[in-house]
Amino acid sequence: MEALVSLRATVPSLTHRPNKLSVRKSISMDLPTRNSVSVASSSSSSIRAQQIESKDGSATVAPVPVPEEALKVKEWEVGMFQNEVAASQGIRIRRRPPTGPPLHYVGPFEFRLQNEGNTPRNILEEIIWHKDTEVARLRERRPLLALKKELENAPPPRDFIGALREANLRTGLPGLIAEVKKASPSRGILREDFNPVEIAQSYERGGAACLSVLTDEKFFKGSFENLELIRNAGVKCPLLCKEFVVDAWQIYNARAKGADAILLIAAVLPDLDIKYMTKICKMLGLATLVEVHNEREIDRVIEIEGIELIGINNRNLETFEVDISITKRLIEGERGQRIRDKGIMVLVGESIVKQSDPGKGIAGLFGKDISLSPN
Ligand SMILES: O=C(O)c1ccccc1NCC(=O)[C@H](O)[C@H](O)COP(=O)(O)O
Repeated sequence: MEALVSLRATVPSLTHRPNKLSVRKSISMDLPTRNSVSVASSSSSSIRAQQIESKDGSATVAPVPVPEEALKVKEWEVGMFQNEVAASQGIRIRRRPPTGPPLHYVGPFEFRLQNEGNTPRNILEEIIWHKDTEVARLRERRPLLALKKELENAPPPRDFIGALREANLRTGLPGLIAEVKKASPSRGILREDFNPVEIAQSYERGGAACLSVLTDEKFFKGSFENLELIRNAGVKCPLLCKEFVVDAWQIYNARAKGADAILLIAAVLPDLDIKYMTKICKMLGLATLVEVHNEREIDRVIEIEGIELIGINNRNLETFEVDISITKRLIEGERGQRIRDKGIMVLVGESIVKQSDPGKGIAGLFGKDISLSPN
């Protein structure tokens, strides 16, 4: 049992953090009948090693079955611990509870009752819960080992941070990350005639340093296919994979598809996950953009070793409210100095992607033409 705990506890991002309320409930109501979520093997018991001493005194290791129920309880304990760690860091976004809403039967009908513990509280939480299930499904189809093999054929990573710096030196303006985004939960469809490659090429002509490509299908109508199409079309701007990362598997996947950088959201990921994922990114040659929204998140992220890029999102992802004074507030003073030292860049989506010529939208944004060959 100890071995299982340490395995899950030392690989935090690969596990979920079940919600306290619903898990408490499921321990009393559901545990005895539910299938195990992810720790246990498909059989009704799992295996752990037991040391057996033979007559001649030599020791051998033999497998002994661990009851599935014990594994569920262990998973619950680890989940509780991870929830508490996240909450202690001010993270309000909960992870999807391992069990769905409890089942109730009335005559021949089956009901799942919704309650605070098993219903997402806001859109970001809904996206994250959806990702938890989506990634679990994708991982089953393409396990990490297979994905690692695919990396051998991936196009080489390009210097995302270098491209931002170069653009800044060339224009004297913050490097621009222009977003290739068809839709968003707050705004709905942004562009009906959405051609990701044409938009990317237009941004490149307009002087964008890098591009951010939405890959989430359900909420943003994006895809990894878009990312691959843009990369394979020969667009030189390095590409940020704009995803909702909950699991290190997604980082390998993004790299396999040709991404040069990936987004990590401080409102979702505890410090240890950010640190661990940043290390994986470095190993794979990806840059990490860590997105923050308030002082608490900035203070956490600044202290994490190896963070090179911090993005300030002026949109509250729980309420959708946009308030540009957030950036102003966060880059002021001593705290702001530490961010300014890392260089300033801007990530813009809606206002330029909606223009008939998105590349020309960049000139409008900066009030001057910053394309590589201005006329
Ligand atoms: O934009 C949303 O509705 C949204 C909802 C929930 C999570 C994330 C969301 N947006 C992602 C972004 O943060 C934006 O794509 C990015 O900041 C660019 O914003 P904009 O320039 O306003 O398009």
